[in-house]
Amino acid sequence: MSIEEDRAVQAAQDTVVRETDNGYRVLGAPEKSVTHQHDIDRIPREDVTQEMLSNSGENAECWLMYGGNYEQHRYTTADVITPENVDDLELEHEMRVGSGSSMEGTPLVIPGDPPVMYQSNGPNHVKAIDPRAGDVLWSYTYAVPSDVVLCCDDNNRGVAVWKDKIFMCTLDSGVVALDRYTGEEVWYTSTADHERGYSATWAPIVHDGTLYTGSAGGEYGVRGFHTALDAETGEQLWFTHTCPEEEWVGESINQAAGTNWMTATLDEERNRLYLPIGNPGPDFDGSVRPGPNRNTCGTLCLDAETGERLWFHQESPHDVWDYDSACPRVFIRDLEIAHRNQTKDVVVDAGKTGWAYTVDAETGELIERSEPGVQQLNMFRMIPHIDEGRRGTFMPGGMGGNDWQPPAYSPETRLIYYKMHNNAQEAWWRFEEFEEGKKYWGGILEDETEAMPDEYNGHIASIVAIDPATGERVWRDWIDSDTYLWGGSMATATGLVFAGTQNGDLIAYDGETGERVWEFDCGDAPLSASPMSWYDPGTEKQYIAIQVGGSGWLRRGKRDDRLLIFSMAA
Ligand SMILES: O=C(O)c1cc(C(=O)O)c2c(n1)C(=O)C(=O)c1cc(C(=O)O)[nH]c1-2
Repeated sequence: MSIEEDRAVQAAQDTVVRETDNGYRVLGAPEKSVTHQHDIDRIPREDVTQEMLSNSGENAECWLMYGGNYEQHRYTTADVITPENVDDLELEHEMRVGSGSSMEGTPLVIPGDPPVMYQSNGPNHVKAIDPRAGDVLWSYTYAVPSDVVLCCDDNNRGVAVWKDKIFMCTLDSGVVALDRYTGEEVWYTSTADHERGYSATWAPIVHDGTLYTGSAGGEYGVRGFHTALDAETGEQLWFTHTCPEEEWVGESINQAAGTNWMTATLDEERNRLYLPIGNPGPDFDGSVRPGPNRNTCGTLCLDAETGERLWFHQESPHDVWDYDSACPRVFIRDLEIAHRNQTKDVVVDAGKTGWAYTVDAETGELIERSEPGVQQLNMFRMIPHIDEGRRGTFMPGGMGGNDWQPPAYSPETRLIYYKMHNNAQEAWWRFEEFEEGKKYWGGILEDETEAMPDEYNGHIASIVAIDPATGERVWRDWIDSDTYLWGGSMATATGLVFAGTQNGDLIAYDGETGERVWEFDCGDAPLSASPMSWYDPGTEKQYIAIQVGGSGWLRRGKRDDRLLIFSMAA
């Protein structure tokens, strides 16, 4: 099928264009549909087993879950592309897969002859792609109801795979399971009522036949949760609210928020989940929710079997800054912490505060807090007032530090690569009545670039390398851009780190030194997604894929959405 034909299929699916209550366009299909664009018999009929999933981080021939492995390292062992030869990396396919909506996802690649890629983007489109040929095999569109409420665009960040199925979260707070050979729907489960403000934007994960998925809607006064579904049937196995009722004051628990809107990290040995948890509700008016607002803005550890809450590490107690702690947690087994003479399993997170926190995976105790990635100003210092108009300038603003953008961890360099944003914002507080399904912020944020110290003007976005054992910020590269960085990173076994910018540049760094070793201009569209990679023994090439297009909170640039597949022969 030609690019034009491919686009025509997509256009037919995107016949509903709506404005949500915050002005975002949602392009939704009126009906669910599956189209077969090329021969679907090309998809090898080999189920994805638990063993394959458990080994996905070590297997260069695949990328089987959102973060590359359960530990969310975003690291490939494929080793064809090196700092020395990266200049020879070539663009092999440029596919018009997008629909003019959010492009934040990471595709999966299932090994085989040919390998099969599963790519998704907003609002709830999934495609099976033959990445050798650059052909779409099937294309599925979920019919997003026209009354969804979304704080930050019609995002979809990826899918999960188990045996013969592909799973996607839907914007109306559900999960749909598709037959991965045909694209046909197998089951759909609603996890919460979208009319109350719940939605779902992340990639779920599956382990041992159980699918784990969270909750979004933290800007609508919902009560956050995480839930486990049977991957075969969609039946709910357990459901846990993130915030404990007994630790909240009065009725405020009902609008607690504390949503879990990014993918869970799984510790297979302990059978535990480590979840990023967002802001309390309402975002800025803390007066209606006295106390520390446990468990918001931090990492929540759950028993993956039962959903029982095991520990919580909070980064911003009684948050009034919108310091969601959203990005995926990096789990590191046996991290040597030389200066303490300890070896520990740890969970690492860089939150919107600009610090990275290394916590003990067993207990949730803080082991190390890093040097700040960016400038901090007045953080936690001001006492919020609810009087209309009272305000204060603070840094980092609500964009972080680090927002949801997934970092990469290299077991070779033992560094974690985060995006960090240097931005000043002003917070305004005001009293708002809660109304179901309506924004419940209790104030607003405004950019306050004037307040940025001179030395940072023109420098909003950076990539930083943090040593999780010492907290040292080993290097930092400022991006020449007037806006944030909105996608994730990827590390390779050969010491490279890839990350995209809102200027449309895909950059490769020497992961050890932070030196830029390659840059590719992806055209007039931002990169808001995260790169991934695999090696195909059939073609003897290493591939790198990234989605191109605007996204979410930023919605910048032209909507020239594409999927780029780069390759290099071994
Ligand atoms: O509290 C929530 O439930 C929630 C959900 C989401 C989302 O699902 O995309 C975002 C946020 N909060 C948020 O605070 C935020 O800054 C944000 C940015 C984006 C994005 O995709 O660019 N999503 C979200």
